[in-house]
Amino acid sequence: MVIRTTKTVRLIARPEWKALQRHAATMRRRHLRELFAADANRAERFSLEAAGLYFDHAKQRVDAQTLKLLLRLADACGVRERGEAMFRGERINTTEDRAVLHVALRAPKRERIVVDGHDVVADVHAVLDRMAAFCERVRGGDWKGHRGDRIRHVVNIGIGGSDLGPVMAYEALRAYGDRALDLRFVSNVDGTDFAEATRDLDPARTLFVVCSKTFTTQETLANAHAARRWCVAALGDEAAVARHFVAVSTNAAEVAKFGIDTANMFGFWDWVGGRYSMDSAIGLSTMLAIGPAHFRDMLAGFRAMDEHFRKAPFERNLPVLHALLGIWNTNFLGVESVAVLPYEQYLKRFPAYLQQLAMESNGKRVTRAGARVGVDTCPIVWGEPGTNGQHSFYQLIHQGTRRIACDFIGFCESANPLGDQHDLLMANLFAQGEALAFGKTATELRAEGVPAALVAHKTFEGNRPNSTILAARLDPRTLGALVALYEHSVFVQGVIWDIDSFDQWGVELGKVLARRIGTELAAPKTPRLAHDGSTNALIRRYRKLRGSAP
Ligand SMILES: O=P(O)(O)OC[C@H]1O[C@H](O)[C@H](O)[C@@H](O)[C@@H]1O
Repeated sequence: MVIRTTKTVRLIARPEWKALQRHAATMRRRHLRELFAADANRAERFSLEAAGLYFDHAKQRVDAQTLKLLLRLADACGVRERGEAMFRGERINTTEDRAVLHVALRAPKRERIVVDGHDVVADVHAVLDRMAAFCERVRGGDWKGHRGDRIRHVVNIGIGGSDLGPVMAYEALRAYGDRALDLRFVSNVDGTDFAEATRDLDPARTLFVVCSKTFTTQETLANAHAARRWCVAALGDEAAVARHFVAVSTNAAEVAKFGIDTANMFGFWDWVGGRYSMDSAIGLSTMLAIGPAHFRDMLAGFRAMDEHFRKAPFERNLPVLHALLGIWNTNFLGVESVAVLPYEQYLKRFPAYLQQLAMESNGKRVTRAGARVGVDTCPIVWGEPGTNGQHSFYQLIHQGTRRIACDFIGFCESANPLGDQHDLLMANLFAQGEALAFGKTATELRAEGVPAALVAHKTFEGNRPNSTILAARLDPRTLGALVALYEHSVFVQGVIWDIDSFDQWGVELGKVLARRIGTELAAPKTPRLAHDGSTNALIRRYRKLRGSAP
């Protein structure tokens, strides 16, 4: 195949990059204490608001010049042009020769986005309408199980983008969900996942939503077959499948082959990447939980951020600034990882969702043209909700030797006010940002009378870069805006590193080897194992000991 990319300048050869390197040499010596002291208006200057999200980046190790140079880099790398190419439906996923149009999933009906002479927005709305009609039937009790029972349990079977988005959104929007409907998520090929998710479910009242873009993913098919057996064994009739299984996929042929009537299939398209699909039909379980109206509110939040990203000047553009600060931290300040720390229990799966979004998109080492990028790309993304993390790994962020940047996420209102606990939660968020930025000096400690032997142990260097995203409340619209912010931030970083953020070749080798080893495990008499010595020994040991567990 021909990979169409225009000849690009190497990133490190760009004058804008070199200017940032020179500037970084000075900035690395400056402390946030000094930066705040030098500018009384720093908080106002380094903050902005878009689509209901207030973004404070005053505690990033930047000054006005840093931002100016980063914005020049964004211009030089063609962020605006590449963004427009995406919105126009050009095939910017060059290694797979596909358009990248998750933004079409939240485009209003009146908009037209044409791919290969076809308006995809009309298709999006046709599927959304079908999803809504189906969800109303299930939620209203009109869709009955094989024995005429109302559906009470929904089990989403899928993995990667067909799991992480749905489960994250379900957890995030629990306060908006129908509590009469119990949702479960099965992703792992480990039988424990299926067994534990279904052990207390009534098959007559259970609906399986099998989600797979390709409908060839080993884990998902294995779990879907297990579900089918479980359902048919309990209900005693193959025909039960029609009432207890629906599919979400781009692959109608494989769905039919599995035995799900394509009338019960909700489609999407190859221009939606798995990790960008939670607002496509992959969001069916989300819509079942929160209902079509809230789902549309979520889409409106995505759309508001899309519009902002597309139209706002870069110096006031939230995703662009978020991305550029990430580039600054990774490539100029030596930051190795980003901790995403939501002070919101409902966002407990948000870091896991972001891991796939960022690391599967930008965990690449070659440019679109196949040359070495030459600089570090995606940092490691991780995190846990606050305040829990404070009592485990924050120690390392405050006083360890690793360079970690933090994204704090918080909300002014709680869905579950409990005495003064929301204030306590938010006090902790604000305190952590402050402590990381400003630290505590030896002089301060001595003045407090801390014994000399403990001063070094109690010193906080500070200067740990962090941003805070603050919104009124975690509602569907805000969640949409938040996800779209990270989607576009990941996109902008990919453009700067000049990588294809929309393929994932790095997951293939393991899949191929697992198929081969799977065959060998299924046929234990395979005379000669031809792997390396270590892998051969592990397989032999496993064969010998499997089944010997109590
Ligand atoms: O939705 P599916 O086709 O089943 O794919 C599920 C997941 O598996 C793949 O291996 C990819 O790495 C992911 O990007 C994808 O989300």
